[in-house]
Amino acid sequence: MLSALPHPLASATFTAAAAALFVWASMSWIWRKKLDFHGKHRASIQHCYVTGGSSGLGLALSEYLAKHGAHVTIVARDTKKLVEAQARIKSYCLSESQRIVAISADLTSQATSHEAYHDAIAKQDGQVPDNVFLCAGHAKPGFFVEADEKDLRSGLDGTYWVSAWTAQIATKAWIAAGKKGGRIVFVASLLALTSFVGYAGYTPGKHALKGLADTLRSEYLLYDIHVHLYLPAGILSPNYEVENRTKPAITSKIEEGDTPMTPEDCVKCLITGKSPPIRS
Ligand SMILES: NC(=O)C1=CN([C@@H]2O[C@H](COP(=O)(O)OP(=O)(O)OC[C@H]3O[C@@H](n4cnc5c(N)ncnc54)[C@H](OP(=O)(O)O)[C@@H]3O)[C@@H](O)[C@H]2O)C=CC1
Ligand SMILES: CCCCCCCCCCCCCCCC(=O)[C@@H](N)CO
Repeated sequence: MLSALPHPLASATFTAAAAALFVWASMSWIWRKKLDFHGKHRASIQHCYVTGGSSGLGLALSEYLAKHGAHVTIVARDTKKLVEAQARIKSYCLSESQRIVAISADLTSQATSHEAYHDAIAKQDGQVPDNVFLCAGHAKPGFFVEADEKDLRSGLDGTYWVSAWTAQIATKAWIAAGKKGGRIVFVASLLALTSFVGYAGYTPGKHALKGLADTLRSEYLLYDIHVHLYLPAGILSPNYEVENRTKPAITSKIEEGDTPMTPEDCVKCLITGKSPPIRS
């Protein structure tokens, strides 16, 4: 009657498939969880740390947070853009008591990310961030065979390390402060799930970000830290205009299937966890 027994491989495969389905189902629910800014999570008492807050998605998000009464810190490299963004974000504040801080830093290294984060805490009257939004990112589409070492290294730095260091530093600060309930929102891209011609310098780092977010979803149960991952398609940001100038024609052709969204509409999706309506 040996043949009636389940084949060990079939059984292992079934268990693995069931486990994978369970993990996938729970994750897709988790990723879609609304970022609650009410009740005990009232934005008005929160410090939101937004990397890439001087432009595009990060700027629109910072404006949204200011409108909801949060203290906001934005971090990016270009000081001129930071100053302009800071003024815009301030114009959306509900009250004079809201602190809008701008910090110039290149977040691709651990040391500069650490300095920026702790500078933010000092400038926000010692208030450790409650939410960390990792919007900073960089894309320079092109063909893999034509990319030089600098392009590929800055591709990975500008998509993976630009967020990974801050995630680690924020976590250490929460643990040191004994703070629970902190939130990290990684901004990846649809290209964290798939890819196509033209994105060899960009996609590997976005896939890595998804891998990190999935890992931290599990690891951070230890600390009661919430991890979210946002996967937008095209965003009508300043960078979108810039990358389109050098985008291979074949890449643009494939992207004709996508209707890019305004940064403001993307913020609604990021906050509510809802996908945009399907447009034909
Ligand atoms: N636009 C799109 O179509 C899509 C974008 N995304 C992702 O969404 C996020 C926002 O993109 P988008 O709004 O288009 O981008 P923008 O180029 O408009 O803004 C990017 C922001 O990140 C900052 N930044 C970039 N590199 C660094 C760095 N090394 N250190 C610190 N700050 C940095 C920029 O400022 P500065 O240059 O002064 O440092 C700027 O504030 C990115 O992660 C991007 O990959 C995902 C899907 C589609
Ligand atoms: C073999 C698989 C083919 C899949 C085709 C899908 C249809 C095209 C949708 C493309 C949308 C753009 C994604 C975000 C781009 C991005 O993250 C950068 N532009 C960042 O700046």
